[in-house]
Amino acid sequence: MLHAVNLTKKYQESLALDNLNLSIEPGDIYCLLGANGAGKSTTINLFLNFIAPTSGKAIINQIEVSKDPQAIKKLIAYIPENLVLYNELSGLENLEYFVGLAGMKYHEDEMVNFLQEAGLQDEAFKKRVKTYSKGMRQKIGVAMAIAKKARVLLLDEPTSGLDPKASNEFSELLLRLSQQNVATLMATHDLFRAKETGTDIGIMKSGKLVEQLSTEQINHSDLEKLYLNHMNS
Ligand SMILES: Nc1ncnc2c1ncn2[C@@H]1O[C@H](COP(=O)(O)OP(=O)(O)OP(=O)(O)O)[C@@H](O)[C@H]1O
Repeated sequence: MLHAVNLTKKYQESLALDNLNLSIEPGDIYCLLGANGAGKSTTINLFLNFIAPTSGKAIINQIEVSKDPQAIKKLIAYIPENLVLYNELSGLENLEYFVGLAGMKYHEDEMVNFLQEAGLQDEAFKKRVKTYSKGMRQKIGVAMAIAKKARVLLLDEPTSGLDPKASNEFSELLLRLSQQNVATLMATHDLFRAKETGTDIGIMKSGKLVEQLSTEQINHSDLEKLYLNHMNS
């Protein structure tokens, strides 16, 4: 569903992403780990077509993203670390607005269903988003993905700053979407969640993917050791 083929991004002197090759299939939750500046956001931004590759290809559903951005937009949902929402509007109104921007229209009861599926408490639907916690805001992002029927989820540190309960709820939502065959690529610093929720882990260092493994292959403490070995080498 998602393929990086020799994907490379250079900025003047610096190589932000160096010849990345990876494949993510429907139902996979692929977690990218790595220190600050390792190239995780660059990878996500290339799949989002926010930036253009210097060389190589980012491919989603067999379409090269830079060649047909409109087709790609329909397939993907993106949840960044801090979702941009209209604070004066309610969760329901934000969902209606952003789903409308994506060219879709639903009845209010359908949108209520999406918010419920995303785990937002009923009493919050009509409250202004400025009263929401970060976890509640992220659920609006998940509701958007559900409403869009996105087949690909691109997440850049979506659980950073969430408390463990909110982070756990977010993981459960990802697992549910994975069961519906959504392919997920997530940049994260949370090794614990990556092991718990991910199907696959890629460790990046200085723009290179230095390790790829299935989460079934490794326990928490060995993952931490492996990660630290790469960071210290
Ligand atoms: N617009 C830009 N201009 C110049 N260099 C950039 C630009 N964007 C990113 N870089 C560089 O590319 C490299 C990779 O950055 P990237 O943001 O992908 O890292 P990251 O793994 O997401 O880090 P973090 O965990 O801090 O989010 C870094 O060295 C960064 O300074």
